[in-house]
Amino acid sequence: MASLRIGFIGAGNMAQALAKGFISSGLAKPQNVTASCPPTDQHLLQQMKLLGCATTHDNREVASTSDVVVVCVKPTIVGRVLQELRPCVTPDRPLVTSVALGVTLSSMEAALPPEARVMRIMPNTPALVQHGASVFTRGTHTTPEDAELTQKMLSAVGQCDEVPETFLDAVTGLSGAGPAYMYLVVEALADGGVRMGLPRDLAQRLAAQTMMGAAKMVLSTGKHPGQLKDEVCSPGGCTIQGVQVLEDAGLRSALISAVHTAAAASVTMGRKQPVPSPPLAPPSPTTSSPTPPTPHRRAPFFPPAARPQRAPQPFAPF
Ligand SMILES: NC(=O)C1=CN([C@@H]2O[C@H](COP(=O)(O)OP(=O)(O)OC[C@H]3O[C@@H](n4cnc5c(N)ncnc54)[C@H](O)[C@@H]3O)[C@@H](O)[C@H]2O)C=CC1
Ligand SMILES: O=C(O)[C@@H]1CCC=N1
Repeated sequence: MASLRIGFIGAGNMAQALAKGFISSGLAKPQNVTASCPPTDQHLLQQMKLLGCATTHDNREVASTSDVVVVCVKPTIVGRVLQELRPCVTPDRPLVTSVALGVTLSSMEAALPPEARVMRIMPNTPALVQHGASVFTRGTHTTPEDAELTQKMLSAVGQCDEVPETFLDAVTGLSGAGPAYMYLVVEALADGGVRMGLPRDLAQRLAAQTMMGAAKMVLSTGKHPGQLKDEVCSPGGCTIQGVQVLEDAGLRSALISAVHTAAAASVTMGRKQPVPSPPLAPPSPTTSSPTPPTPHRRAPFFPPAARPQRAPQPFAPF
């Protein structure tokens, strides 16, 4: 497995988290990892170089030298990047995976040659410390070996589940975005400790370890979180008073709404594909009147037949 050649298109936060996680878990050797991004983001490639990875500004070079490509660019440019990779992708190799929120398998497959092997992944940044939470969905032409490989790669950096594609937006709103919600909680708990006179460093470590310990209790004991909460709330004690404050503030409802809103955003953001500019329409030969130039009209990036079949807004707006 360490001989696996992994290529990252994009070298930002998610690419770096996965690259560091893959290397530190032993899944990949640094010299077998390549990353590309535009020259304007050279500083990101420097980070990849520090890991020992090869770097380039040529996305096609990444595709040509990798067994698995991980597309780690913003959803709006995935289509353009896949068009660029198209000449380097065959049914044999590479396996093309994308972590982009909301970008469907059907749109990826439509941008690549027929029978290209495609996977859609939703990881999260704690993959960097091998505590990621990832899911993946296989495309039409993937093999059982591709699914096994994807499972192995993502399991090397945390937990991984294969899910139907219809789950992907919800997963994005929950575990894709979730670390940010948890950092808010850790920061605020630490603020509470500081408010009560604790040194910042101690307060932050107590808050983070408490979050990690509580998460491990849920995963290891298999108990319902409500039961675990009850075990902390001594009758008439202080915890239930703190819990009441959080209930009054609507903590649960706020978290449910956060997942809902982020999942809905994943649907809309991922389906918005930018479009290449077609050439301006030639002037009509029948007229010489000084009419204004034809507006610069944009054509859909994907052919209509390749558009996702699903309604773009399965989530009720607030
Ligand atoms: N940041 C996160 O926690 C997560 C991000 N994702 C997904 O990962 C993708 C990337 O997100 P981030 O890493 O946060 O963004 P980022 O802004 O940190 O990185 C984007 C990268 O794309 C590169 N890029 C831009 N145009 C390019 C091109 N034409 N060719 C090659 N590279 C190009 C940029 O130079 C940069 O390295 C997004 O689609 C996002 O939905 C998914 C799960 C979690
Ligand atoms: O905020 C974002 O768009 C990305 C996707 C999930 C986490 N970060």
